[in-house]
Amino acid sequence: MPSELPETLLDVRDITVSFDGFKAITNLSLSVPKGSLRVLIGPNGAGKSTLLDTIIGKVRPDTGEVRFAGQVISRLPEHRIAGLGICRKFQAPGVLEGLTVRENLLLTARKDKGVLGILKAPTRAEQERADELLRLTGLTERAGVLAASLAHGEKQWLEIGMVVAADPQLLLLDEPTAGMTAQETAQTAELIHALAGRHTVLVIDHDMHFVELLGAPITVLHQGQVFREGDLETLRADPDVMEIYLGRPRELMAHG
Ligand SMILES: Nc1ncnc2c1ncn2[C@@H]1O[C@H](COP(=O)(O)OP(=O)(O)OP(=O)(O)O)[C@@H](O)[C@H]1O
Repeated sequence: MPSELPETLLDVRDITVSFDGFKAITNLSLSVPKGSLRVLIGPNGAGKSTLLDTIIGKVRPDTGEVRFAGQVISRLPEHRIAGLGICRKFQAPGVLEGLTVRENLLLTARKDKGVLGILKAPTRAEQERADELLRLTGLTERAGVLAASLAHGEKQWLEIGMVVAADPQLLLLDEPTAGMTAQETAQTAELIHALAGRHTVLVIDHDMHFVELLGAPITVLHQGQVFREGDLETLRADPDVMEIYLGRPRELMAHG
Protein backbone atom coordinates (compact mmCIF):
# COMPACT_ATOMS: atom_id res chain seq x y z
CA MET A 1 0.00 0.00 0.00
CA PRO A 2 1.45 3.46 -0.87
CA SER A 3 2.59 5.09 2.36
CA GLU A 4 1.11 8.53 1.52
CA LEU A 5 -2.44 7.14 1.59
CA PRO A 6 -3.99 6.94 5.07
CA GLU A 7 -4.75 3.35 5.95
CA THR A 8 -8.48 2.65 6.24
CA LEU A 9 -9.34 0.99 9.55
CA LEU A 10 -13.12 0.86 9.30
CA ASP A 11 -14.74 0.32 5.95
CA VAL A 12 -18.52 0.04 5.88
CA ARG A 13 -19.49 -1.09 2.41
CA ASP A 14 -22.94 -0.57 1.03
CA ILE A 15 -24.86 -1.94 4.00
CA THR A 16 -28.62 -2.21 4.29
CA VAL A 17 -30.16 -3.03 7.66
CA SER A 18 -33.86 -3.66 8.17
CA PHE A 19 -36.13 -4.37 11.10
CA ASP A 20 -39.27 -6.28 10.14
CA GLY A 21 -39.09 -4.93 6.61
CA PHE A 22 -38.38 -1.32 7.69
CA LYS A 23 -35.04 -0.13 6.32
CA ALA A 24 -33.19 1.67 9.11
CA ILE A 25 -30.06 1.85 6.90
CA THR A 26 -30.03 1.80 3.11
CA ASN A 27 -26.91 1.26 1.00
CA LEU A 28 -24.67 3.11 3.46
CA SER A 29 -20.92 3.29 2.92
CA LEU A 30 -18.46 4.93 5.29
CA SER A 31 -14.71 4.80 5.45
CA VAL A 32 -12.69 5.87 8.50
CA PRO A 33 -8.89 6.20 8.31
CA LYS A 34 -6.75 4.66 11.03
CA GLY A 35 -6.00 7.03 13.91
CA SER A 36 -8.59 9.57 12.84
CA LEU A 37 -11.47 11.19 14.67
CA ARG A 38 -14.86 11.17 12.94
CA VAL A 39 -18.15 12.65 14.08
CA LEU A 40 -21.53 11.25 13.12
CA ILE A 41 -24.58 13.51 13.30
CA GLY A 42 -28.11 13.39 11.96
CA PRO A 43 -31.68 14.01 13.06
CA ASN A 44 -33.49 11.53 15.32
CA GLY A 45 -34.04 8.20 13.63
CA ALA A 46 -31.32 8.83 11.00
CA GLY A 47 -29.73 5.45 11.73
CA LYS A 48 -26.71 6.48 13.82
CA SER A 49 -27.22 3.96 16.63
CA THR A 50 -28.12 1.24 14.15
CA LEU A 51 -24.84 1.88 12.33
CA LEU A 52 -22.85 1.47 15.57
CA ASP A 53 -24.90 -1.64 16.42
CA THR A 54 -23.96 -3.07 13.02
CA ILE A 55 -20.25 -2.26 13.46
CA ILE A 56 -20.12 -4.09 16.81
CA GLY A 57 -22.09 -7.08 15.46
CA LYS A 58 -25.21 -6.59 17.57
CA VAL A 59 -27.19 -6.12 14.37
CA ARG A 60 -26.49 -7.92 11.07
CA PRO A 61 -26.69 -6.15 7.73
CA ASP A 62 -29.07 -7.73 5.17
CA THR A 63 -26.60 -6.86 2.43
CA GLY A 64 -23.17 -5.27 2.25
CA GLU A 65 -20.30 -5.80 4.67
CA VAL A 66 -18.26 -4.16 7.37
CA ARG A 67 -14.49 -4.48 7.09
CA PHE A 68 -12.09 -3.80 9.93
CA ALA A 69 -8.37 -3.61 9.20
CA GLY A 70 -9.12 -5.34 5.90
CA GLN A 71 -11.06 -8.22 7.46
CA VAL A 72 -14.80 -8.76 6.88
CA ILE A 73 -16.30 -8.68 10.38
CA SER A 74 -20.01 -8.37 9.67
CA ARG A 75 -20.55 -12.09 9.94
CA LEU A 76 -18.54 -12.58 13.14
CA PRO A 77 -20.17 -12.97 16.56
CA GLU A 78 -20.16 -9.88 18.78
CA HIS A 79 -17.46 -11.13 21.19
CA ARG A 80 -15.08 -11.89 18.30
CA ILE A 81 -15.55 -8.37 16.95
CA ALA A 82 -14.85 -6.93 20.42
CA GLY A 83 -11.78 -9.15 20.59
CA LEU A 84 -10.42 -7.54 17.43
CA GLY A 85 -10.28 -4.21 19.26
CA ILE A 86 -13.62 -2.50 18.63
CA CYS A 87 -15.13 -1.05 21.77
CA ARG A 88 -18.31 0.90 22.30
CA LYS A 89 -18.43 2.95 25.47
CA PHE A 90 -21.49 1.32 26.96
CA GLN A 91 -19.66 -2.00 26.76
CA ALA A 92 -17.37 -0.71 29.49
CA PRO A 93 -17.46 -2.88 32.55
CA GLY A 94 -19.65 -0.80 34.86
CA VAL A 95 -17.83 1.49 37.24
CA LEU A 96 -17.60 -0.20 40.62
CA GLU A 97 -18.84 2.50 42.96
CA GLY A 98 -17.33 0.97 46.10
CA LEU A 99 -13.80 1.09 44.63
CA THR A 100 -11.62 4.14 44.15
CA VAL A 101 -11.03 5.66 40.74
CA ARG A 102 -7.53 4.14 40.59
CA GLU A 103 -8.77 0.72 41.69
CA ASN A 104 -11.38 0.77 38.92
CA LEU A 105 -8.73 1.60 36.33
CA LEU A 106 -6.33 -0.94 37.78
CA LEU A 107 -8.98 -3.65 37.55
CA THR A 108 -9.56 -3.00 33.85
CA ALA A 109 -5.82 -2.63 33.18
CA ARG A 110 -5.19 -6.16 34.52
CA LYS A 111 -3.91 -8.48 31.81
CA ASP A 112 -5.11 -11.63 33.54
CA LYS A 113 -8.78 -11.07 34.23
CA GLY A 114 -9.43 -14.55 35.63
CA VAL A 115 -10.40 -14.83 39.30
CA LEU A 116 -6.91 -15.99 40.25
CA GLY A 117 -5.30 -13.25 38.19
CA ILE A 118 -7.37 -10.56 39.88
CA LEU A 119 -6.31 -11.85 43.31
CA LYS A 120 -2.61 -11.42 42.50
CA ALA A 121 -0.93 -8.11 43.25
CA PRO A 122 -0.91 -5.87 40.17
CA THR A 123 2.35 -5.83 38.26
CA ARG A 124 4.42 -2.67 37.94
CA ALA A 125 3.37 -2.41 34.28
CA GLU A 126 -0.32 -2.60 35.28
CA GLN A 127 0.20 0.07 37.95
CA GLU A 128 1.92 2.31 35.42
CA ARG A 129 -0.89 1.77 32.94
CA ALA A 130 -3.47 2.75 35.58
CA ASP A 131 -1.49 5.93 36.34
CA GLU A 132 -1.24 6.70 32.62
CA LEU A 133 -5.03 6.32 32.32
CA LEU A 134 -5.52 8.62 35.32
CA ARG A 135 -3.42 11.27 33.58
CA LEU A 136 -5.19 10.77 30.26
CA THR A 137 -8.64 11.16 31.80
CA GLY A 138 -7.59 14.08 34.00
CA LEU A 139 -8.46 12.10 37.13
CA THR A 140 -5.05 11.93 38.82
CA GLU A 141 -6.21 14.25 41.62
CA ARG A 142 -9.26 12.05 42.13
CA ALA A 143 -7.37 8.72 42.14
CA GLY A 144 -8.14 7.87 45.76
CA VAL A 145 -11.78 8.99 45.71
CA LEU A 146 -14.57 6.39 45.67
CA ALA A 147 -16.15 6.19 42.23
CA ALA A 148 -19.54 6.67 43.90
CA SER A 149 -18.64 10.22 44.85
CA LEU A 150 -17.53 11.37 41.39
CA ALA A 151 -19.41 14.10 39.56
CA HIS A 152 -21.33 13.02 36.44
CA GLY A 153 -18.61 14.19 34.02
CA GLU A 154 -15.82 12.56 36.04
CA LYS A 155 -17.70 9.26 36.02
CA GLN A 156 -17.99 9.45 32.23
CA TRP A 157 -14.22 10.05 31.95
CA LEU A 158 -13.57 7.11 34.25
CA GLU A 159 -15.75 4.94 31.99
CA ILE A 160 -13.85 6.14 28.94
CA GLY A 161 -10.59 5.35 30.76
CA MET A 162 -11.87 1.84 31.53
CA VAL A 163 -12.71 1.25 27.86
CA VAL A 164 -9.34 2.64 26.77
CA ALA A 165 -7.59 0.32 29.26
CA ALA A 166 -8.29 -2.54 26.85
CA ASP A 167 -6.39 -0.51 24.21
CA PRO A 168 -9.10 -0.77 21.54
CA GLN A 169 -8.16 0.17 18.00
CA LEU A 170 -11.60 1.59 17.32
CA LEU A 171 -13.52 3.42 19.99
CA LEU A 172 -17.22 4.17 19.45
CA LEU A 173 -18.68 6.88 21.66
CA ASP A 174 -22.43 7.41 21.65
CA GLU A 175 -23.30 10.86 23.02
CA PRO A 176 -20.39 10.99 25.48
CA THR A 177 -21.35 14.48 26.71
CA ALA A 178 -25.01 13.81 27.52
CA GLY A 179 -25.86 15.55 30.79
CA MET A 180 -22.50 17.30 31.08
CA THR A 181 -21.87 20.93 31.97
CA ALA A 182 -20.21 23.19 29.36
CA GLN A 183 -16.91 22.90 31.24
CA GLU A 184 -17.12 19.09 31.36
CA THR A 185 -18.03 19.03 27.66
CA ALA A 186 -14.92 21.06 26.79
CA GLN A 187 -12.74 18.70 28.86
CA THR A 188 -14.30 15.71 27.11
CA ALA A 189 -13.38 17.22 23.74
CA GLU A 190 -9.77 17.51 24.97
CA LEU A 191 -9.81 13.91 26.18
CA ILE A 192 -11.07 12.70 22.80
CA HIS A 193 -8.38 14.69 21.00
CA ALA A 194 -5.82 12.97 23.21
CA LEU A 195 -7.25 9.55 22.28
CA ALA A 196 -7.26 10.08 18.52
CA GLY A 197 -4.03 9.02 16.88
CA ARG A 198 -3.31 6.03 19.07
CA HIS A 199 -6.97 5.06 18.67
CA THR A 200 -9.47 5.65 15.90
CA VAL A 201 -12.52 7.37 17.37
CA LEU A 202 -16.07 7.58 16.05
CA VAL A 203 -18.33 9.90 18.03
CA ILE A 204 -22.10 10.41 17.79
CA ASP A 205 -23.38 13.57 19.37
CA HIS A 206 -26.25 16.02 19.09
CA ASP A 207 -24.43 18.84 20.88
CA MET A 208 -23.13 21.08 18.11
CA HIS A 209 -20.97 23.08 20.50
CA PHE A 210 -19.17 19.85 21.37
CA VAL A 211 -18.97 18.88 17.68
CA GLU A 212 -17.43 22.28 17.00
CA LEU A 213 -14.84 21.72 19.73
CA LEU A 214 -13.96 18.35 18.22
CA GLY A 215 -13.21 20.08 14.91
CA ALA A 216 -13.20 16.75 13.06
CA PRO A 217 -14.70 15.66 9.73
CA ILE A 218 -18.43 15.09 10.06
CA THR A 219 -20.66 12.54 8.39
CA VAL A 220 -24.34 13.50 8.32
CA LEU A 221 -26.79 10.62 8.26
CA HIS A 222 -30.38 11.05 7.17
CA GLN A 223 -33.01 8.37 6.64
CA GLY A 224 -30.44 5.63 6.90
CA GLN A 225 -28.05 7.05 4.32
CA VAL A 226 -24.97 9.24 4.23
CA PHE A 227 -26.43 12.63 3.41
CA ARG A 228 -23.28 14.78 3.48
CA GLU A 229 -19.68 14.70 4.65
CA GLY A 230 -17.68 17.81 5.53
CA ASP A 231 -16.66 20.24 8.24
CA LEU A 232 -19.18 21.98 10.45
CA GLU A 233 -18.83 25.36 8.75
CA THR A 234 -19.59 23.89 5.33
CA LEU A 235 -22.51 21.86 6.66
CA ARG A 236 -24.03 24.86 8.44
CA ALA A 237 -23.93 26.77 5.15
CA ASP A 238 -25.65 23.92 3.31
CA PRO A 239 -29.41 24.60 2.89
CA ASP A 240 -30.13 20.90 2.35
CA VAL A 241 -28.55 20.05 5.70
CA MET A 242 -30.53 22.85 7.36
CA GLU A 243 -33.64 21.44 5.68
CA ILE A 244 -33.28 17.97 7.24
CA TYR A 245 -32.92 19.65 10.63
CA LEU A 246 -36.05 21.69 9.93
CA GLY A 247 -37.98 22.16 13.09
CA ARG A 248 -34.73 21.73 14.99
CA PRO A 249 -32.35 24.15 13.21
CA ARG A 250 -31.16 25.38 16.63
CA GLU A 251 -29.70 21.92 17.16
CA LEU A 252 -27.35 22.47 14.25
CA MET A 253 -26.61 26.10 15.03
CA ALA A 254 -26.28 25.83 18.80
CA HIS A 255 -23.31 27.66 20.30
CA GLY A 256 -22.77 26.55 23.86
N1 LIG B 1 -34.74 -2.81 17.01
C1 LIG B 1 -35.46 -2.04 16.17
N2 LIG B 1 -36.64 -2.45 15.71
C2 LIG B 1 -37.38 -1.69 14.86
N3 LIG B 1 -36.98 -0.48 14.42
C3 LIG B 1 -35.83 0.00 14.87
C4 LIG B 1 -34.99 -0.75 15.76
N4 LIG B 1 -33.88 -0.02 16.02
C5 LIG B 1 -34.01 1.13 15.32
N5 LIG B 1 -35.17 1.14 14.63
C6 LIG B 1 -35.65 2.21 13.74
O1 LIG B 1 -34.61 2.49 12.82
C7 LIG B 1 -34.50 3.89 12.58
C8 LIG B 1 -33.10 4.35 12.94
O2 LIG B 1 -32.96 4.33 14.36
P1 LIG B 1 -31.62 4.70 15.11
O3 LIG B 1 -31.87 4.49 16.58
O4 LIG B 1 -30.49 4.01 14.50
O5 LIG B 1 -31.52 6.27 14.82
P2 LIG B 1 -30.59 7.36 15.49
O6 LIG B 1 -30.04 8.18 14.37
O7 LIG B 1 -29.62 6.71 16.39
O8 LIG B 1 -31.64 8.21 16.31
P3 LIG B 1 -31.48 9.01 17.70
O9 LIG B 1 -30.66 10.22 17.39
O10 LIG B 1 -32.90 9.35 18.02
O11 LIG B 1 -30.86 8.07 18.68
C9 LIG B 1 -35.60 4.56 13.42
O12 LIG B 1 -36.71 4.77 12.57
C10 LIG B 1 -35.90 3.54 14.47
O13 LIG B 1 -37.23 3.64 14.92
